[in-house]
Amino acid sequence: MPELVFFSGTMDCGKSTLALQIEHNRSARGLQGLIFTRNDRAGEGKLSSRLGLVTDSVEAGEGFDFYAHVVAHLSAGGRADYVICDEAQFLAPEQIDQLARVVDDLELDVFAFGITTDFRTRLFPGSQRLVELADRIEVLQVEALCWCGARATHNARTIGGHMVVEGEQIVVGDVGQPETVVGYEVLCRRHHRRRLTSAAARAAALSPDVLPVDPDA
Ligand SMILES: Nc1ncnc2c1ncn2[C@@H]1O[C@H](COP(=O)(O)OP(=O)(O)O)[C@@H](O)[C@H]1O
Ligand SMILES: Cc1cn([C@H]2C[C@H](O)[C@@H](COP(=O)(O)O)O2)c(=O)[nH]c1=O
Repeated sequence: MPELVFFSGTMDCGKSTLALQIEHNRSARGLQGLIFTRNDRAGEGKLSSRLGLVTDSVEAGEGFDFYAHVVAHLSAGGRADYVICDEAQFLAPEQIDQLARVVDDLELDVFAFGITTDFRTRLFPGSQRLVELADRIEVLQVEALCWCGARATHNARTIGGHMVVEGEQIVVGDVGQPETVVGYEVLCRRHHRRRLTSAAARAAALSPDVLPVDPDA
């Protein structure tokens, strides 16, 4: 039975790598997939992972109709055994409905990958619709970690190194780049709530206010 599967997690937890592995394993067995992304950091029409792997993909921009695209591809004599879609959080809810229709009416497996919540801890519309429609939701096994060692469950946005909780929902960017204007860092919920990024925690640890007081000094 074909399925709509949502592989979800924080940034930097290995979603794109898994997408590329699924593609590799299936194409190695002679199957042919259709690969889609939107706003990948590597640029338009690319699906890339931080491990350095990258493959070509179809850019599914605003207004792109997944169902019509797959039908047109098949009608033109093309083959499609499965569909992969990365950065699915950026899709509109109706595009997720189209992916569900690809599963139900065209009987193809659809593997969608994306972050669940934005930097404000709110669901992306595309992720919300995937949670509503997916046959299965898979949380990735390699857990991303907060600076404190706990499992990272949330995404923080930094501007000039400082965590922010207001702004545009979509700003393409990366983790591990605190010096850039807009960066991201994955945190556990406790530290996201306290707005405590690794840099803020380091600064607090160095601050004289929190150093233990020596009564004899
Ligand atoms: N230099 C490295 N050596 C080993 N693993 C790495 C390295 N850099 C990144 N990774 C792995 O890649 C993961 C990020 O993969 P990626 O597919 O780009 O994530 P996502 O798509 O979820 O943002 C990291 O969580 C880490 O496990
Ligand atoms: C939290 C958050 C992230 N984004 C962007 C930043 C990246 O370009 C992608 C996530 O990519 P990844 O492969 O999962 O690392 O999403 C955003 O636009 N808004 C946000 O709130």
